[in-house]
Amino acid sequence: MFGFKHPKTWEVFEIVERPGLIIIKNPFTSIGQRYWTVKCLEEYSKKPNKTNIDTLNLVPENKEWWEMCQNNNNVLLLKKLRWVTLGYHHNWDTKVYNEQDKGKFPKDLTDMTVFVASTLGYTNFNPEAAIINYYHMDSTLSGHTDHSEKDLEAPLFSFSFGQTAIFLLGGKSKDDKPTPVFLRSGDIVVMSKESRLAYHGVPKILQIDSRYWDPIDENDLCYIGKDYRDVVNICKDESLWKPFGNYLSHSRININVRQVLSRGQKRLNSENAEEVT
Ligand SMILES: O=C(O)CCC(=O)C(=O)O
Ligand SMILES: [Fe+2]
Repeated sequence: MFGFKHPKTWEVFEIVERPGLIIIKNPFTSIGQRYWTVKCLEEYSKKPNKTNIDTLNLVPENKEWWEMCQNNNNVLLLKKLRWVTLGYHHNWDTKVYNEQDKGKFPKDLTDMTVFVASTLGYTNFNPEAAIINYYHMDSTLSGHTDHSEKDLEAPLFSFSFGQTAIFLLGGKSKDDKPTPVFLRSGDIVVMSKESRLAYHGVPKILQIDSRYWDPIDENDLCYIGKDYRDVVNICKDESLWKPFGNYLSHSRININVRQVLSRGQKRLNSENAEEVT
């Protein structure tokens, strides 16, 4: 699969005191890390995907956020983007998904998540919603549970790039003492079983010296499928990659992928998000 080291070499851990919390230590190649970074910054941030800056009127109708930041070296605008939603849009107020509030789910992100899921034995996982979180060095994410999805048996997959996060995962109650885990660039978290509905959050981002997305290994550039080529051409050209690398050196990107519908379910009922099978 494009962007990954061979699954035989993956280091997969389950945290003993938090059953169902699975960590895969950076299974990505450098080019893979660069690819997802470019996609999150340049492409997934585009209209009609939803972002937190949509209502701020900072980006004119005929412009895009990343392009505007690059053209004027606009650091203030760069720091404004905090999240993008894809597929079934996460409703931050009601926390209820709605059949009428849904965009296209990117094929490459589907293929990548399905590959990771099936490698771990989850052969029926369907990516249907994603939140991309953009963190700066002073950003935090407060403790919460992700319980809006219909199929809570399906795990949640979370991919991290850039600076390191301290990730806390507790239990079903806010009173349970959470377990801290470092999430470094390329690490994948799978929240399954008892940990699927556990409280979790990100209290701190840590500055790191390592650049996990460097250097590019020429061997990883053979046999790139045509869907990936355009973005890979950006990733392998150091001058085109530079603004993306600069972003990663003082930010963290997290892609949080969920299955919304139960197995066999085709869509949500529009009024109350009750299931229609
Ligand atoms: O940034 C992270 O690692 C976690 C993000 C998260 O929990 C969420 O988007 O629901
Ligand atoms: Fe979450």
